[in-house]
Amino acid sequence: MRDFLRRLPKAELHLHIEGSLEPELMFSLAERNGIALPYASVEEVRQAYDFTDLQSFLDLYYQGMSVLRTADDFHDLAMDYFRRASAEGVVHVEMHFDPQAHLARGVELPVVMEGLSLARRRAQRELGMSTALIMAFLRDRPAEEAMEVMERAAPYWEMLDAVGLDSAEQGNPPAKFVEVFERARELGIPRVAHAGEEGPPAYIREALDLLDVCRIDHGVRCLEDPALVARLRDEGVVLTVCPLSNVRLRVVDRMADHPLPQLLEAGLRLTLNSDDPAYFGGGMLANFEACHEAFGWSREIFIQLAGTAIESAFMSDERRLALHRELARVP
Ligand code: HPA
Ligand SMILES: [Zn+2]
Repeated sequence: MRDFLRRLPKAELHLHIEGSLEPELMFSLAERNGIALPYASVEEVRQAYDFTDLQSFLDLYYQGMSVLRTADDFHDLAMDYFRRASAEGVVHVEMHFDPQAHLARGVELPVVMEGLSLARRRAQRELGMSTALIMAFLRDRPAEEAMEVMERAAPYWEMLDAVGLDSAEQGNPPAKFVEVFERARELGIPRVAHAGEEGPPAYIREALDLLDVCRIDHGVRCLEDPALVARLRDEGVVLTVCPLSNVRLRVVDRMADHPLPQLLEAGLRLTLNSDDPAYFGGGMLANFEACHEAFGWSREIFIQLAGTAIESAFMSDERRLALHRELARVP
């Protein structure tokens, strides 16, 4: 099964590129930039990754990314991930990035965009991997700041496949970001949002009704609201589910308790994703394998999930067709 899951052409729709920063690269970038880390070794970093909830993770996530300073750093970060993902049979990656987290440290948008753009071109050329870019707003920061970033990103609007909404969910409902998402809609930029990870089902409804999103990131708490589940099914809304993330952030206690089987049973359109692979114990393949181990899913189910990801990805019709063909022929 492991070999089959590796061969499966996988599209990843929910990845935070800053969350792909492995401790080894964190140390080498810290050294290159003369930055002191509060850890003595790579092992010590990994030991610190013992999270109790989303906030306890976010604290280390924002601290970890402090080593990213130059365009080269962002390029190396993304290429490092694209190479690992490609070796796991990932053929398409949609990466969220958090401009506000970098601006707050004095790292300007052109630096981030230059590094990520270069890495995307190399991924296409050297790995045959397609990629998409999702500019995320930090929901625990003021909405006015998100709007400022939206406008500052004007030179890059053409390069954005979508805008997203991430960071601390509780107490920061989608309603807070109506104006900035409306601005994105005016500009013709698609929208996605994290909702129903730690936050209530009402946040999923708000993301659909007020932000007009085309996908929900996480969304697992929809099960608490049967009418919402029926709506998600009827409207064919895609959820980008991140099983190992949910275990590590204690959204669920263990993989065996993960609601993926119920979500599937309810007829929802689901995809599997890694979220922050360096922090949550593995990339796409590890997430697929964890589902196989916990739920004993057949090849057909994995083919269905991989197909949903290809259907709902931001990619050209030509690329979509090619990947659907590849999926139909997987040995
Ligand atoms: O899993 C996540 N949830 C919310 N915000 C995030 N930012 C990075 N990862 C996450
Ligand atoms: Zn996420």
